[in-house]
Amino acid sequence: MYEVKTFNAIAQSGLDTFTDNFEINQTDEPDAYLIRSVNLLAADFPESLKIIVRAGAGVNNVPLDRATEKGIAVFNTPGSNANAVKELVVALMIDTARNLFAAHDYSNAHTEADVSQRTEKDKTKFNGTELAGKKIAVIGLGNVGSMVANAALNLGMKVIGYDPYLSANAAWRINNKVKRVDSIKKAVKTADFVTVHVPKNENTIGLIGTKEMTEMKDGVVLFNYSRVGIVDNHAAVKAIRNEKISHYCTDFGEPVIANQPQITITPHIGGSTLEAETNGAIQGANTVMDYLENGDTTHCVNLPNMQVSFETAYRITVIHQNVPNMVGQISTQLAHYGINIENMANAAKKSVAYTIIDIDGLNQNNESDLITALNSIVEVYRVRVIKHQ
Ligand SMILES: NC(=O)C1=CN([C@@H]2O[C@H](COP(=O)(O)OP(=O)(O)OC[C@H]3O[C@@H](n4cnc5c(N)ncnc54)[C@H](O)[C@@H]3O)[C@@H](O)[C@H]2O)C=CC1
Ligand SMILES: O=C(O)CCC(=O)C(=O)O
Repeated sequence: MYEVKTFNAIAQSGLDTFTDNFEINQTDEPDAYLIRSVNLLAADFPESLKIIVRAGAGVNNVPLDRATEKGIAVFNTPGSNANAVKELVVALMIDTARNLFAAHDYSNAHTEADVSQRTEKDKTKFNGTELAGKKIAVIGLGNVGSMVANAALNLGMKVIGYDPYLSANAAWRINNKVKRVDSIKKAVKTADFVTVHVPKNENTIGLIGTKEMTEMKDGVVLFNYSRVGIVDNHAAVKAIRNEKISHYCTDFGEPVIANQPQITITPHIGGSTLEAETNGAIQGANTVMDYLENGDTTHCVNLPNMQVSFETAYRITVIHQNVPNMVGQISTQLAHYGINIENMANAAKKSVAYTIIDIDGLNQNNESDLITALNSIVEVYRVRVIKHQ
């Protein structure tokens, strides 16, 4: 039996996906965390914890290096909420172009009789523009950005994309009418709308600051549906005062941007749809099960991604440093315990590596000694023995 601890609201359909081999929120010694936005950066992790799955995209709330050193695999559920974010960005583009928020406030601020009388006179205050023919710059063309780019094309917009790290898979998803450029400056300089869809990390904090805003067209509408800090909010407030930015929409509130008519703050609801929460929870539950029962690391963000068919009686998985002679040291220990290797796979990602060893026989009396011996190799972070279900 494996134990799963959940944080935040995880859709019931995801919890229902777990088989009888998994218990939810029953102990203080969980094998898995299934989370959304909970901040784990300063959290202590129990020794029992082997996997953290973020139902969603961003993993900036998880201390990846510390998790790796504790032998904890961290995953996300890529794409599970991308359509939800896309639809919100499209909705807000239309809202800003057609002054919908101001129009709604106007109607609510008057009595019904008043509104009927004044409507025809006052409506010119809310004249808008259309999206067709306008230009949008999409910074980051992954799951969300590619969907925003394609949707904008379908609305008749011109789309410029910037993503220097675009994966080949992601590139296939992008309509070939999206014009790709090699700098933020080229992307934003003639755009009416600029939207940012990148992960938050040391390279993307302040990605859109005073310099980038200066390069934008006067009157641009800016979106940050990625994370707080990727757009510099202080710079955005100044750019609004200077009439560089006409409207700024973001999913992440901060005191500096509170209560300003040209700023729309949504309370981190980009991924908050029934469909997205269901997708993320189901994908997350399957990820927990695949890792705990098979050692599968597809979509793992801190370990190399490996998917090896599990056909033997046992599988040993080892998370370790990516240094010479690790496979040699591991094989030596297995030989010492008389274990014959049926299949072995090893891959590395930067400084960490993952080794999967499939074996047919394991003397149960030796199992804990073997784990202790493998764990005593100083470069090893975590050893697991998985019995084929
Ligand atoms: N507001 C919300 O509720 C949500 C927010 N997000 C945020 O949006 C981010 C993106 O989500 P996805 O598209 O699903 O992730 P993704 O991983 O599919 O795509 C991110 C893209 O950003 C690109 N990128 C990385 N650094 C870049 C840089 N310096 N300049 C330009 N491109 C860069 C990558 O190459 C990748 O193609 C997430 O990391 C998360 O922080 C995602 C979903 C919901
Ligand atoms: O769980 C949520 O609603 C947040 C979604 C999000 O920010 C993400 O997937 O990165």
